[in-house]
Amino acid sequence: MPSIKAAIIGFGTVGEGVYKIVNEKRQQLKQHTGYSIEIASILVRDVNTKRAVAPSVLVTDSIDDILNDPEIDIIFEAIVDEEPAYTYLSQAIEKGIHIITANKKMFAKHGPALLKHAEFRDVQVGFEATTAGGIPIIRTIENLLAGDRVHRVQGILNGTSNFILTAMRDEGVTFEEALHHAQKKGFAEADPTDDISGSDAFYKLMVVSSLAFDEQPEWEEVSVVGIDHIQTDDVLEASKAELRYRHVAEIRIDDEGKLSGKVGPVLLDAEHPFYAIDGVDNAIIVETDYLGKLTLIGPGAGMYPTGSAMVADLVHIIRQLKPVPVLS
Ligand SMILES: NC(=O)C1=CN([C@@H]2O[C@H](COP(=O)(O)OP(=O)(O)OC[C@H]3O[C@@H](n4cnc5c(N)ncnc54)[C@H](OP(=O)(O)O)[C@@H]3O)[C@@H](O)[C@H]2O)C=CC1
Ligand SMILES: N[C@@H](CC=O)C(=O)O
Repeated sequence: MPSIKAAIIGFGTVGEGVYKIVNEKRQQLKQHTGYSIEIASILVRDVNTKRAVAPSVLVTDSIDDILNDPEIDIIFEAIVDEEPAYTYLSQAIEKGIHIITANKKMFAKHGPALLKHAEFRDVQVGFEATTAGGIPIIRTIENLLAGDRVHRVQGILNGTSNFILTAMRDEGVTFEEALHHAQKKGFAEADPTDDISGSDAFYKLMVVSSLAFDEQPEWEEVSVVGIDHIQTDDVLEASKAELRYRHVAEIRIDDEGKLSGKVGPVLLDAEHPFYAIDGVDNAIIVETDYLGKLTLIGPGAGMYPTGSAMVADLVHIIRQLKPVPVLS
């Protein structure tokens, strides 16, 4: 049976999720792809930390160990920040290695360049996990664009913010307590500033914008507000009035082709589809010319939902590698 050798860059919440799913679902992946998948190496910052990986897996702090291994076919990238992620992935593409990333901060800015580079080098790029955790929003929009036109996307795109707002309302905990809980569960980033300031949802919105509209608005023109000023009393007060705070990101294109976006907390009543979205769940409404409104709901962060989105990308990429029978 043919095999695929993969490396994981980053072994935190997401990288470990990918490793576990690939190992737990080894047989199923074989059956579905026709390939045996092996995680050959893992890149981390600190090689002395004890990791639950098989002894055959190389755990290294040198990207060269991965990029110079001619047998690596695919890299899963799950580190933080733009750099060195962008440089590592550019180098991987240059070497003909397929890439799968969860790093929205990097991909919002450098995704278009990586995709162009990958097309030129004839390699595949998976970025489902950059946006809305386990919800297959990227593949859904890609599929819709084949015969339709997207004109608006609205979503709860940050799991940590939704988790905090829900915990303040349901449990009466403070903002800080709720954030601490989200960090312990692996939903929040190691530095949660982007989560609570709205930047994380903004990066995801820009990934969606590039995909749905083939461009992004000027970043400075998008108003970005977080939930860091909202206190438990505000949430409870709203709840008494049968309203709920939701952190919503929105991008739309007008009839002249002008894009506009905004990110921030809003108060919604029970009529709104986002009213009932609680905890770490995300929800996205995609509006198109022919389909109308499509709403997707699911876990927006965490080890297994995000890992599953990356493994779905892996399966998709492997299927692209298979020769397609030519019909005469
Ligand atoms: N957590 C989630 O639910 C989601 C996260 N994401 C994105 O996925 C990425 C990873 O997130 P997450 O797993 O939560 O992050 P973590 O902070 O849990 O883990 C980060 C991992 O990356 C390694 N790392 C960081 N910088 C470097 C570097 N320069 N070189 C080598 N290794 C490095 C760390 O190594 P070490 O262990 O040695 O410190 C660690 O293993 C981020 O871009 C995040 O935005 C996307 C969707 C959901
Ligand atoms: N910190 C992010 C993780 C997923 O992208 C979030 O809370 O949504």
